[in-house]
Amino acid sequence: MAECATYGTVAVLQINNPPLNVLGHDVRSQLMSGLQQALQDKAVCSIVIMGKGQTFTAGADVKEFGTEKVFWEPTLHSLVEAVSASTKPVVTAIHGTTLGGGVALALASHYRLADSSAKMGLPEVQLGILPTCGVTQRLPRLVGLQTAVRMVTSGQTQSAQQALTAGLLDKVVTDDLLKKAVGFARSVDVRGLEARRVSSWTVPGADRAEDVLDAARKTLVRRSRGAIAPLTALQAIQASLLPFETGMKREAELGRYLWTSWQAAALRYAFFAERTVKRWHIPRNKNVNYRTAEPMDIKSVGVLGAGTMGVGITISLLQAGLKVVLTEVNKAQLDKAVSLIQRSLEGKSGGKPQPMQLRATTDYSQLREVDLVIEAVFEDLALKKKVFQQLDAVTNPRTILATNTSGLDIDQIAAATQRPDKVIGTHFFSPAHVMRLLENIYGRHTSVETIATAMQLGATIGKVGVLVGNCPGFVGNRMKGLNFTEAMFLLEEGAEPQDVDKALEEFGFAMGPFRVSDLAGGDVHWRRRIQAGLTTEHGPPPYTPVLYRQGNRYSPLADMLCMQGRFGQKTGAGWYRYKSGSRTALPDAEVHRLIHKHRQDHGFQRRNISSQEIVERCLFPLINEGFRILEEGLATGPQDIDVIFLLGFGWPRHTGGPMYYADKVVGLGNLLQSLEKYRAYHPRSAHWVPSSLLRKMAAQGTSLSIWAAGSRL
Ligand SMILES: CCCCCCCCCCCCCC(=O)CC(=O)SCCNC(=O)CCNC(=O)[C@H](O)C(C)(C)COP(=O)(O)OP(=O)(O)OC[C@H]1O[C@@H](n2cnc3c(N)ncnc32)[C@H](O)[C@@H]1OP(=O)(O)O
Ligand SMILES: NC(=O)C1=CN([C@@H]2O[C@H](COP(=O)(O)OP(=O)(O)OC[C@H]3O[C@@H](n4cnc5c(N)ncnc54)[C@H](O)[C@@H]3O)[C@@H](O)[C@H]2O)C=CC1
Repeated sequence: MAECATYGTVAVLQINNPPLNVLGHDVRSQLMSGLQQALQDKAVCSIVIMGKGQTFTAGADVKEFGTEKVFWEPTLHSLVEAVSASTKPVVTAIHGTTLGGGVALALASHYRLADSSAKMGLPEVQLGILPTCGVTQRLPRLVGLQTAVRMVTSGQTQSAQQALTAGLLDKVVTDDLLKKAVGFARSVDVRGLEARRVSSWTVPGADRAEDVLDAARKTLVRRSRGAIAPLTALQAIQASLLPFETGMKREAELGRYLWTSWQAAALRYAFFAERTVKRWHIPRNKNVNYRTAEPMDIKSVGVLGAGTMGVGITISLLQAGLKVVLTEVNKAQLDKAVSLIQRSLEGKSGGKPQPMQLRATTDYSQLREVDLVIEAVFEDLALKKKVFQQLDAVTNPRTILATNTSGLDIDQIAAATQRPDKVIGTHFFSPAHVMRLLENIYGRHTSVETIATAMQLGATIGKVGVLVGNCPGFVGNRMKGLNFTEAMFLLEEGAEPQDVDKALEEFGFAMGPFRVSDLAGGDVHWRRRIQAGLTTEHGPPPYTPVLYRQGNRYSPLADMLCMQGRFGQKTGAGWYRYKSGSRTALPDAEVHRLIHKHRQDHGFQRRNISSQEIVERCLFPLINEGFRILEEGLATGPQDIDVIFLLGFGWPRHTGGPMYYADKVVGLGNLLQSLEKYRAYHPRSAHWVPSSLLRKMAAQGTSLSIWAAGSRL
């Protein structure tokens, strides 16, 4: 856990708690007793604290956070204060990714040394808590307010060189950290100790503090969108302008406030959910799971279709060092794609991809030897089936064939091949080289090896793979579609597009549904509705009621905009209008007139709709659908759905995701009551009928977390 050794007059305390040396209770106890021994040992003049293995320490043990263990003495706070109060100089020697409590220990030490592998960061606000243990008070004294604000409120890491420049480190060494740290510790002098205590320093540039804090506050109010931790952290940093002891008291008060907040619990859940989804199984056959599967080794990938998604997918693969054969029917499109890919990679790595890593071709036969193909041609089932037949003929029989369809039937696509066991959906999210989600969809015949390979591929390219079953729209799009449907009903009943967007942006989404639609292009979903027979290019299909299609209430408003060529940003007008070259959404009188006329034509009585109703009506049907998905065994557990929404749809992380939000914030009983209430008002929308799983859980007074604990392997 923590090992103590002496090198002449230097005591070395080494954390040894693989893989990440987190500071659980055992480690803290051993570090504390090592420190006390070193202080008592007359032969010891100085002390080094460092870590064994891949990092100094990734900080506090987050698994302790929901338990009493975090308060067991020595707490992290007591340990940090003991280091700060040490009567012998303490040198922290840092390597690898050093986070949270690791930085707190370093700040309390008298000297900070690192090797070039070191990265230092304060991810606490991402867990909804405050960097405590004096971090918010010592850091500004050491690096100034501006850098402290940036580090604490963003959670971003600093490289060793950046930390050295900022003043966070005293020295960066090239190799043999232990030897260099011991040498350094031998050279330091106990007489200078008082002056090395950061707590005795004042914050540099305190005269400009107000400007810095005001600017930071404005940015954070805009960016944090309802998350309370970043702004609370800013208040704690502001307290560093007070005497140290007063600032520490303020830090503790604010720390307590965040520690007990529901957002901290939600963010902690999100942290572990992203890791839990790796441990997948198929709900209807638990024997098919991450333990029973051996992934294939993937070194080369074919990408078919060099459009928006093909380009992003290729960039992700190349960045991970895989060989890519990019295949496209349209030569001009292929050339454009290659130049986009090169520009994107140049921007990141300062160099073009190696010619052998990217081969661009219009010839399918070049796909003969790749290990896996990802198809990203137009969303058209007939085309996809044809393409899979061709791929089946041209590729090696062991090659896995994956489709990036956003919702078509995997089984029908697989049936076009002689190898349905090797067919899987790998659904990337746009922009594919940025978004961290990979929704992997198994079909009826997909083998366990194919599933394991797709999940492994996600990890290789730095994405979080979530395994789901096959149904129209899969998990993400199936649930998300309901949000837009209800948003349009709200327009019919009295809201304006900007009211709906504002309410959901205040809830925490970066963009409301109408702004998202304008960004993505309204024509994409319009084409899907046409294909699904819900509408035609000229209006409702013959003999179809305007407000009722395929057994459900229907709003034609989006179709009406598309029929006018209003596809969103790309046509300068959609739900909003856009000045040439601008992405700023401006309310548009023409849209308001169109909605107003539609209301009059169909007898809607306009009423004021509260933000609360907007949020509930846009989100609750989607959550209800999540319960249906769990009931149908299409997701391994609620974490999988939450991760899909957190990483694929910009669901506000501080609420934990739709299923967590329903379970822990809204409450299942309240959710059920709301669904029943809206169902009474809107009987023609099937999405208000509560799922039987939700009914059952609400009746039993149980929670999704308990249900999930029982269902997970
Ligand atoms: C009522 C009174 C209230 C009083 C209030 C007083 C408050 C009490 C004070 C408590 C102390 C507070 C101080 C504090 O919180 C300071 C901190 O240190 S907070 C923690 C900061 N650290 C992090 O957030 C680290 C998060 N981890 C990561 O970002 C990545 O794991 C990392 C970049 C380090 C490595 O990434 P990678 O190599 O990709 O590995 P994995 O992410 O897959 O992780 C591997 C494995 O390890 C688990 N794990 C990672 N970090 C932690 C951690 N800090 N604690 C516990 N476990 C961790 C991770 O879950 C993986 O395990 P699996 O089993 O696979 O899930
Ligand atoms: N655009 C998005 O936001 C997302 C799209 N998807 C899905 O990804 C797939 C591709 O979508 P986009 O990239 O947006 O489409 P796109 O229209 O930008 O690109 C499709 C490309 O496929 C090429 N193509 C068509 N037939 C081909 C064939 N037989 N062989 C080789 N190339 C062929 C076209 O020339 C075009 O370049 C679709 O299934 C879509 O539903 C999935 C997630 C998000």
